[in-house]
Amino acid sequence: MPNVHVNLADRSYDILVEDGLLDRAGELIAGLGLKGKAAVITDSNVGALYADRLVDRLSEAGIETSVHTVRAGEASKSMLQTADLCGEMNRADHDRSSFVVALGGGVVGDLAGFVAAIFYRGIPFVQIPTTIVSQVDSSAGGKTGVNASEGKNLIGAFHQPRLVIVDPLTLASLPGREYREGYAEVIKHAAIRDAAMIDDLATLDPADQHPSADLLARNLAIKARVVEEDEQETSGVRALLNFGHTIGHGIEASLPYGEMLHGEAISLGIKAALFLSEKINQFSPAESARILGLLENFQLPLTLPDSIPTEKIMDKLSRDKKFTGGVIKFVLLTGPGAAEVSSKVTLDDIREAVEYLRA
Ligand SMILES: O=C(O)C(=O)C[C@@H](O)[C@H](O)[C@H](O)COP(=O)(O)O
Repeated sequence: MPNVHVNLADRSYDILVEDGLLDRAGELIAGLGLKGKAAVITDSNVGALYADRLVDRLSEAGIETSVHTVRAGEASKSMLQTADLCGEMNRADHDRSSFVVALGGGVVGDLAGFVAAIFYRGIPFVQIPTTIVSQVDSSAGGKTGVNASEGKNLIGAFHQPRLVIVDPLTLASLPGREYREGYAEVIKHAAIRDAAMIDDLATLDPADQHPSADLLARNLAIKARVVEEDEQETSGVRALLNFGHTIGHGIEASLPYGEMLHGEAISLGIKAALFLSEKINQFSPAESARILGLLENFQLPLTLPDSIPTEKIMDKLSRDKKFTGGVIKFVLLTGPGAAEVSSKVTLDDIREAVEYLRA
């Protein structure tokens, strides 16, 4: 099976990718040698489909569980929900030997990982991602956290999972819109690190909800190598993974959470970042067109709704973590499959790029 190893000294772990792995989750998790009870955190959609199966597999492997279900959607990625889950876990008699299993997409993974990071000052966790966004991106790398009304992911902790179990078969049950949104992150990886993947993605049928394990693993390997180089985003290398996310997060946070899906906002953010890459780095318009063609093929939005005022987006994105002392670290492309973190992008440039999205 494709196995991506994330090498982070005593925080190293495997990412296993193979059809049918959900049914092997019990033995795989038991193999970690964790002794306590598992708190399975899931959402109302994914839990209804897979929680019983997972609990059965864990129980067959001798692992006792409690299941904690949050409402599906981005609004659950909150401090309130975090506190509720910690209370539920305490009442379910979890102790310091317990661990968390995140069963769901990016919202569940980020939220459950954050709960694991802070419950009793930190317990282990395992990721079982069930969406494209989480299977190629958010389940790996240890960024956990929740949103604030001021912006996306403003509260969180770095907490690496002990294991990531990716079963591509779980993608078949996703609504088409939620399947396709994930490709914004795949296209991001191709744009910043793997130009050859741009050609490969052009051959995919967006209606076929069964991507190859190799494609998922190729994305996870990009993520793993970046995280190994710069685990806590201190040198700037990890910030490259934020390509399309500065303006994307600003747009996402300007609407009630969940109204525009994360990948849809990132699609707009990528388009704006391509505009700025052309303007500031003379990035090739032909290369931009290839990337935009992919976003279009996956039916991702490329036009900003008039209902979102530019100044609201500017306000949200100016509160982004990537601003330090009023200077934004903005990711621009420098060539096919290559990117840099630039300090040359001004707020006026960003405003112009946001306006460009209305065309
Ligand atoms: O893992 C990272 O690092 C990323 O930037 C991946 C992003 O796709 C992801 O959305 C991430 O959560 C955004 O990070 P943030 O630091 O801007 O919250």
